[in-house]
Formats: sequence, C-alpha cells, structure tokens
Amino acid sequence: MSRKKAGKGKNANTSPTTGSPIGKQNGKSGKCTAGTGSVVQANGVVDPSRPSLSNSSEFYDIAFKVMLVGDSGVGKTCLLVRFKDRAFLAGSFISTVGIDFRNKVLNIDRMKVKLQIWDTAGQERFRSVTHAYYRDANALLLLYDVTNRTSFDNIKAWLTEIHDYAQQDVVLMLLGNKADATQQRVVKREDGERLAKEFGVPYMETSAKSGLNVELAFTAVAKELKHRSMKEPNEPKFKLQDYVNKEIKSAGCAC
Ligand SMILES: Nc1nc2c(ncn2[C@@H]2O[C@H](COP(=O)(O)OP(=O)(O)OP(=O)(O)O)[C@@H](O)[C@H]2O)c(=O)[nH]1
Ligand SMILES: [Mg+2]
Repeated sequence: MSRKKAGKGKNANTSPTTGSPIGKQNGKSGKCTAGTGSVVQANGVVDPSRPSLSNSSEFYDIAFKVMLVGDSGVGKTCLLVRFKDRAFLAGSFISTVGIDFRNKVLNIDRMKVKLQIWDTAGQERFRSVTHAYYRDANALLLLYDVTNRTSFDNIKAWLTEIHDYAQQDVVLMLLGNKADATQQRVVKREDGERLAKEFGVPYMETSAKSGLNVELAFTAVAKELKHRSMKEPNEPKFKLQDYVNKEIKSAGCAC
C-alpha cells in the first residue's frame, strides 16, 4: 500500500475543485501552505501499487474529505480545533467566514487514514459556498447545540439540504454538541436519539469544551470510510453506531 505525504493541503482560501478564492477564516487568511496533496481517487484510495515510504505521521495510505455542518454557533470550529489541536477555543465567539480546512492523519487498523476536514460557516449568508463542497465530501458531521433548541429543530432542514447536495452514499453522523453545558441544556439526549433513529443516522453527544467523544466521532467516521473503500472480503461488516455504543460503554460513561 503506498503512502502519501499529508502536506498542508491547498491554501485554505482556494476551493479544492475550482481554485477560486472563497473567503477567510475569522478575517485571517488561511494558514495552510501549498501542499503536496496527492490526487485521491473517489473512494479515497491512493495509488495502492507503491510501497509505503515512511511510518511518519506525515504519510498516509488513504484520504477522505469530511465536512462539518450545522447552524452558526453549534461548535463546528471548536470541535475541529479540539480534534486537531486538543484545545478549546474559549473566549468570544468568532463566526467562521466562508470555509476552512484542517488535515489530520489517524491510525485505523494499521492503516494511516488522512482526514481533510472542512469547517463550514453556519450562517445562512455562506450557504451557497457550503453547497459547492457537499459533492466532494465522503462524510458529514451534522451538529446541533444541546443548549439551543432552534439548532436542533433545524436539523431536518439540514438533512434535506444534505439529501439535495451531498453524495448518495455520504457517511453521515448527527452530533449533539455542548453536552458539558448541563445547566443550559434544553435538548434531551433522548430527543437526539429519537431524531437520529427516525432518519437512520448514527448519533452521539459531544463536547468540544471537555473533549467528550470528539476523538471517537472522527475515528468512527474514519473507520466507516476505510471499511467501505477497502472492502476486505473476509472482514466483518463495520456498523458505525454499534462501534460508537461499544466505545462509549467501554469508556464507562453513559454520555
Ligand atoms: N460549553 C461549550 N461551549 C462550546 C462548545 N463548543 C463550542 N462552544 C462555544 O460556542 C460558541 C460557538 O462555537 P464555534 O465553534 O465558533 O461555532 P461554529 O459552529 O463554528 O459557528 P459558525 O462558524 O458561525 O458556523 C463559542 O463561543 C464556543 O466557545 C462546547 O462543546 N461546550
Ligand atoms: Mg465556525
């Protein structure tokens, strides 16, 4: 299996497909330098004929695009920063402008899986930018804020948008974020579970602030994508929700 250099990916200010300028993250220009991003086949597998070049985390075997979507303020940027940098963006809320992305390489069952994670702006005015990215996404993390009922009520509209713009077989997971904010909670976990069941999507609650289930959410999606693209004949079917439930149980929290 060949390994490719993760690189920093293209400049965050250019669209991955057209290269056209798309706005800046929080008023700052995208920090990503022109990278050595390789051409990734639609199913995420990169040139399997070449031997692995290195075990460094810089290299990867397969790569996928993951998109974060949901109302403004639900915690998409904070979830990504928690996953990428293991930090929480406290302080004042700075809304994302346009779209930005970060890369992270995960070790999944002895394979290096690179996730290129697109952080979209939740504000309505940027919705047309977001639409342009849906078709490239291999997976979508759809967030609502458990302290904001409107963000939960809007999930159905987001699911319609995903149906209209994303790939038919996109991997989708519903996340109820800010689960740490127990005092301010207005959406019960059962409400999230019920909605997820109604639409047949995997579900869990997260907290970008405490880190609850953040690594698990991205790892579960990476595992699902890897299983789908590798289709090992004798490998048991991977069930994302079962994996999540098992990991949450073994973490010993009812979260
Ligand atoms: N308590 C708590 N606050 C959070 C959490 N995640 C985000 N926040 C706060 O919620 C606010 C919005 O977070 P962002 O990550 O910027 O929201 P966003 O979804 O990226 O918003 P847009 O960029 O406008 O789409 C910030 O003030 C964060 O500090 C969380 O898990 N718990
Ligand atoms: Mg944001």
